[in-house]
Amino acid sequence: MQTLTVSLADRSYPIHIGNGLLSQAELILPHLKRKQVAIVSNTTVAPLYMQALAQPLRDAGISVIEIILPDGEAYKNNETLQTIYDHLLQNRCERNTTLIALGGGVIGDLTGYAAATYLRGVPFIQVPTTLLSQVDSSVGGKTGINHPLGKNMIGAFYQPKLVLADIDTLKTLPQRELSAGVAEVIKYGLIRDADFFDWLETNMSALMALDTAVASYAIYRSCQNKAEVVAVDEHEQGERALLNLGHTFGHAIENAMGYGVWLHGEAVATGTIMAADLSQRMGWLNAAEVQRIKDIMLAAKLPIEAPDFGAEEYLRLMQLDKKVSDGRIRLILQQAIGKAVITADYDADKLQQTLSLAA
Ligand SMILES: NC(=O)c1ccc[n+]([C@@H]2O[C@H](COP(=O)([O-])OP(=O)(O)OC[C@H]3O[C@@H](n4cnc5c(N)ncnc54)[C@H](O)[C@@H]3O)[C@@H](O)[C@H]2O)c1
Ligand SMILES: O=C(O)C(=O)C[C@@H](O)[C@H](O)[C@H](O)COP(=O)(O)O
Ligand SMILES: [Zn+2]
Repeated sequence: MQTLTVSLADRSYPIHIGNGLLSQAELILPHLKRKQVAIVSNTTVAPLYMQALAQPLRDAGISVIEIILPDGEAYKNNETLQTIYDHLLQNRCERNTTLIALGGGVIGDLTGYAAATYLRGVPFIQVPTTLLSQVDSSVGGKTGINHPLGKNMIGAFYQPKLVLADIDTLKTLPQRELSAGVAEVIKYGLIRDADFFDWLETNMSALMALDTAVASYAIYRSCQNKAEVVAVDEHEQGERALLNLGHTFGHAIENAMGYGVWLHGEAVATGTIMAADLSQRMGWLNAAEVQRIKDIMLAAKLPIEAPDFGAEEYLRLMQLDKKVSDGRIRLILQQAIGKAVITADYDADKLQQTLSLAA
């Protein structure tokens, strides 16, 4: 097992990465304030992993409530959140009851937001079971739900007490979901870690085959990058916005297509290509660099062609991004592979060309 720390003063917490961690109750017990937990999962993940997590906790004398939600991005909403609150209230969960998110980013974001708001805040633990959630969503404390008008529009920054990433759970993950996770892995290379990008180019087929050493390293290095960014800018006042590479475009795609039609990682991959396209139009990336970005996405079996629903519709949806400031869309663009910036200083006509999917 390898351990990283997200350094946030008295809210610092460990990220444990390794094999067979799910059943190691001793990793969880020190973080519990009370002998009661509520594990939140979904109808896909619970049959696979609920008992592996819950039974050792029960054996250690912990009372475990199981909350099983419907599966899918379409359920990352207010109604599902109410279902979590209903279960917590019906089971008389208290301030010191710990919520445990067992699943991918949807379960993690929902559970984290429920934890941030139930009784004005209860502890929570992330047990991510997708590649995407192990490398990104379980770390850093962004929690929330979608609104019909925009992605993740309601939420809170609320840090977990612990992240437990059991690599073995990835063995049951469908390939499409694995690819979606790789999109966020590639992101770290593009925004701040050129050596990691080079390494990913070399090791992509091994990562896609879930070679243990390669997957462990990719998850560790991704979490290391994210932990460093979050430690210096927890509330996204500056550098943290770089983690949003491809997301202003990507969230527009997710919303326009209907939540869940495009996976988040797929939309991020295509959004990253759109950001690269605009960066090239701005003269910041050259054609060879853009080609490298396209090639690595293709090697990860990710889409790179944006859906064409018109530049005006893209712009309308992108106006609802959380980075919008004084009505101006701020974008994450590339100055090189390994160097991204947040900027409102792009040419509006060139953005229009990118959104029109012009050659
Ligand atoms: N909070 C953050 O910082 C952050 C970061 C990135 C993404 N997100 C959010 O995360 C969500 C995407 O997360 P995701 O890609 O994990 O999607 P997801 O949570 O929908 O999980 C993907 C699918 O895989 C299934 N699954 C999960 N673990 C499995 C396993 N081990 N074996 C088999 N099936 C499994 C799920 O039930 C689901 O059907 C989006 O809502 C996105 O906005 C949040
Ligand atoms: O942790 C962050 O910061 C991120 O931006 C990570 C993203 O991968 C993630 O999709 C996040 O939920 C997007 O944040 P949002 O603020 O644009 O909703
Ligand atoms: Zn993301």
